[in-house]
Amino acid sequence: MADKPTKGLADVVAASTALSDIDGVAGRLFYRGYDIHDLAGRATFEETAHLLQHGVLPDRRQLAAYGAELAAGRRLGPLVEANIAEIAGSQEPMEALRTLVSLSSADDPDKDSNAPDASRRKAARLTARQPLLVARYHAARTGASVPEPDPELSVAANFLMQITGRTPEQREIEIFDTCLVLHADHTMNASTFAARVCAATLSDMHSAIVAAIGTLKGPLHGGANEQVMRTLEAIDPNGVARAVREKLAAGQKIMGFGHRVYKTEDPRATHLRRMSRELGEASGDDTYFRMSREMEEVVLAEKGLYPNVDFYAATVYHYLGIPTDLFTPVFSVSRMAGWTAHVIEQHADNRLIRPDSEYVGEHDQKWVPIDER
Ligand SMILES: CC(=O)SCCNC(=O)CCNC(=O)[C@H](O)C(C)(C)COP(=O)(O)OP(=O)(O)OC[C@H]1O[C@@H](n2cnc3c(N)ncnc32)[C@H](O)[C@@H]1OP(=O)(O)O
Ligand SMILES: O=C([O-])CC(=O)C(=O)O
Repeated sequence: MADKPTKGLADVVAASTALSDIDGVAGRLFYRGYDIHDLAGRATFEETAHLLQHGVLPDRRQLAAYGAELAAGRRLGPLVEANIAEIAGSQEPMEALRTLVSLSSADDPDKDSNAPDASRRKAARLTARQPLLVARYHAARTGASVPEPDPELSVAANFLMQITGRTPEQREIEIFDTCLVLHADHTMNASTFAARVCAATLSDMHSAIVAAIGTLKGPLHGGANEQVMRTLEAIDPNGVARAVREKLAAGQKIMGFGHRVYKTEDPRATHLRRMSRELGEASGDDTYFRMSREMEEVVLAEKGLYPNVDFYAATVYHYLGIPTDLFTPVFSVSRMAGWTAHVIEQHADNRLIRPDSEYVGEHDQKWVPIDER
C-alpha cells in the first residue's frame, strides 16, 4: 500500500544535484556554490553556462574556447531551415520551439551518444542555437530579414541585435546578459524535473530538452512572464490596486507572484526590479514599472506573496523591445544552460525516475460485455 502523496511533490527531494541550491527562507540562490548576487552583473551568460555545463568558472583560455564553440553552433540545420517558415506561420512561439528543437537533433553528429563529451558538445550547440531559433522564428513570421550572428558578439548582444533589428546599446546588452544569468538554473523546477525524468530513461539530450520546453511553456512556470505583461497592459494605470483586489476577490492568481520554494523575496527579483526601474526611467515612460511596484505592494499586503523571477523580467524585456509573446522563449534561451547541465548530471549517476502513486479509483469491478453496458 503506497503512502499518501504529497500534492505537487512539495518538499519532496527528487534528485541530488551539484548545480544549484536555494535557501527559500533566507531568499538565497547559488550556482555551483556561487551566490547569485556575486554572479549577477559580473559573470557573463557564457561564463555562467560554462560553470553549469563544465563545472568551473572558465579562465580566459577556456572562455575563448567555449565562445568559439558557441559561435560555431550558431547555425540552423537543413531540416530546421526547410521547415521554419511553415512552423512560424502555424505555431505559437513555445510550440514552435518545441518542434524546432526536436527537428534540430536530426543533424546533430552526437545525437546517438549520451557520453559526457558528446553531451557537453550537444549542450553547447543547443545553448548556441536556442537564441537563433527564437530570432529566426520571429523573422519568419514577420517577414523581416535577420542579421547574421556576429561571432565576435556575445549571446546577449547577438540576440538583442537580431530581435530588435538595431545595434543595442552597451547598457542594454549588460542588462539582458544579467537576465540570462539570473534565469540559467533553479534546482528542481518543473521543466528541469521533466528533463531529468526523460534523461533518466537513458533517452537523449534533445528529447529531454523538448520535454523541458513543453513544461516551461505553462503559465504556472515560465509562461508567467508573458502573462505578467498582458496583465499590466489590461489594467488602467490609475486603477492598479482596485484591479488587483478584484482579481484576488474573484479567486484569480496574480501572475508573477508566489513561489514553491521562496518564502521571501526571490533574490533574482531584486536585480530584475532594479533593472526594470533603470530601463523604465531611461525610456522616458516608466508607467509599467510604477504599476508593477504598486501591484507588488498590494499583493504583499493582501496575500503576503512576493514577486518571483517572472514578474520584473516582463517589464525588463518589454523595455528592451522584445515582443511580449517571446518572453517565455527568452527564458528558454537562458534555461538551456541549466537544463543541459542537468541532463549531463543525470546521465552521470543515473537511476530510472519512477515514483509511486496512490490509487483512488474503484475496486472489484465486474466485467460487463459491451452490449450489456
Ligand atoms: C519561473 C517560475 O516558474 S516562477 C513561478 C511562475 N508562476 C507564476 O507566477 C504563477 C502564479 N503563481 C502561482 O501559481 C503559484 O504561486 C506557484 C505555481 C508559483 C507556486 O505554487 P504552489 O507552491 O503550488 O502554491 P499554490 O498554488 O498551492 O498556492 C498556495 C496558496 O497561495 C495562493 N497563491 C499562490 N500564488 C498566488 C498568486 N500568484 N496570486 C494569488 N494567490 C496565489 C493560492 O491561491 C493558494 O491559496 P489557498 O491556500 O487559499 O488555496
Ligand atoms: O523553481 C521553480 O519552481 C520555478 C522557478 O523559479 C524557476 O524555474 O526559475
